[in-house]
Amino acid sequence: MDAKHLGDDLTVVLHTEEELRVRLAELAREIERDYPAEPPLLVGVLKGAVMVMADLARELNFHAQMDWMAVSSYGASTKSSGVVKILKDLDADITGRDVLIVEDIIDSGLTLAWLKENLESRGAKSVRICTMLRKPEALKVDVDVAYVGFDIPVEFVVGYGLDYAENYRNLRDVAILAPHVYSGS
Ligand SMILES: O=P(O)(O)OC[C@H]1O[C@H](OP(=O)(O)OP(=O)(O)O)[C@H](O)[C@@H]1O
Ligand SMILES: Nc1nc2[nH]cnc2c(=O)[nH]1
Repeated sequence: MDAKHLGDDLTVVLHTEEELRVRLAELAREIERDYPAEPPLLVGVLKGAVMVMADLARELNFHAQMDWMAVSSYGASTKSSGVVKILKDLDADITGRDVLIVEDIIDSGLTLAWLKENLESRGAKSVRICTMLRKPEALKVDVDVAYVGFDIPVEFVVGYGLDYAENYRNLRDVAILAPHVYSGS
């Protein structure tokens, strides 16, 4: 779906499909360089990371095994509750493995700080994070992020996997959601 189909639901397109594609290819080259011996297990965080995972995994020139977790701290709100719940756990045993968490966005950092620590505590050899978007001015905790697509302003964004109340995930670009869509929630 293109932004033009969404009428006045969006205010600004922050990153187009093409910009996302080009940046993801750059990140893939960095990741290939950083794992010369053994490819990491890619761990996608449902549901937002589906698009990043699909594009990154296909861009990488090595065997990319994928696994998925679902954690939630937002529910149907635009604010993090700060409480992270595992809704679906990994299928793989990650003991002794290099793990690369693949995410769509880091906002407060609460989800990823918690997840990184959780995966490290399972005995992974290493745990790194790759995120398409990050809001540096919204961070409430320090999160060490190895690969960042774009830093963005503190606005609620949708598209490229990011939703509001489960809508807009299939928008090709990343755009700022007009406040009238969520005001009152
Ligand atoms: O840095 P934080 O403030 O913790 O926010 C980041 C988290 O929020 C989003 O997930 P969400 O809970 O919206 O679930 P979803 O991926 O299913 O949309 C995103 O995918 C991250 O997991
Ligand atoms: N859709 C969406 N989900 C988020 N989760 C954390 N920040 C955001 C955001 O800006 N947009």
